[in-house]
Amino acid sequence: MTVYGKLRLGTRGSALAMAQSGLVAAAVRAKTGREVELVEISTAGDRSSAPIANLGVGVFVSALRDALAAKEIDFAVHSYKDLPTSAQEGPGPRGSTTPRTFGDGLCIAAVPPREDPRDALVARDGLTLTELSEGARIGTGAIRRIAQIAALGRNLKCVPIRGNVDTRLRKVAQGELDGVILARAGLSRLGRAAEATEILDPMLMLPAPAQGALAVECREDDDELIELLAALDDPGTRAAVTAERALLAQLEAGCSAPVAALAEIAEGDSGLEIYLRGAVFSPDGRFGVRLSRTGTLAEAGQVGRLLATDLLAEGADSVLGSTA
Ligand SMILES: NCc1[nH]cc(CCC(=O)O)c1CC(=O)O
Repeated sequence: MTVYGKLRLGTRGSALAMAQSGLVAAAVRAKTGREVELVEISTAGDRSSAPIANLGVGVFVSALRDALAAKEIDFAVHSYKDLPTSAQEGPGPRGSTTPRTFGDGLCIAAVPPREDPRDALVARDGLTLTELSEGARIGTGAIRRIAQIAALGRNLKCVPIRGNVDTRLRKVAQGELDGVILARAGLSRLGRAAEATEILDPMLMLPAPAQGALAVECREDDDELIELLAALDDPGTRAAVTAERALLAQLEAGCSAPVAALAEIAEGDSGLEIYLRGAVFSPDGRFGVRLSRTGTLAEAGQVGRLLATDLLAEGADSVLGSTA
């Protein structure tokens, strides 16, 4: 990082990525007075229209990381749920509790305040899930969502879908689909939250680990930038995401696995507490294991790992392993 120059923020070119990067750039300007310049980086995930499952984890992430390592950019913003988990995820730079990802010279310098982590339904004619009739066609390619829709037992048909948020919403507007399920956070960041016809209760649709959260990544030896970016960090979000990601990592499941987790922070008897819910599903939705655990914010990682162990003891491994 050059001390007085503009900070270069690498971003994918999709509307959602640009919106997320724009929000972080504005926060950096507001909190540090530093100028930020957006640098567009195209990723293999943006160039291909193949199903995400065929492209492999981290397909949206690696081009940004390469640009960071090559010092073409100073920092990058990721949708946290798109980051692959890694064994190195744990305490961050200089002993802080900021989680980091790889042992590859990069670190997650800040986890900004989370958007709404829940999934949303955007359906024709303002309909909710219970109002959609049998056989209604719902666009979603995520096994986690497909399994939970199947578990409702309402015979809704999930149809694989890809493309950006705008493309997905258009399929409903044009009558090709009866509805789509999307992260509410994505809709909000694009200014389209009002188009949701139902915000899905986590009792019915537990979100993906880290959904709605952003990860701000930079080089781990960039002390000055790490110090600047700390101003964006939200300790509650960081603790929640740490618990959810620890659960995912412990299950050795990737971001496309039918694993759901949501940590909420609330005032408990002895200060702030984490309430972590986790679930794993068989892809057909016939089997699921759903459990919860609580702990202090400082125990976030441990809470996630213990909940994963609980889930495995209840048969999560056979559920995850089943290909039914
Ligand atoms: N799967 C892709 C993806 N990655 C992040 C978001 C939304 C924003 C977020 O969760 O932070 C989305 C779209 C979606 O799931 O609808």
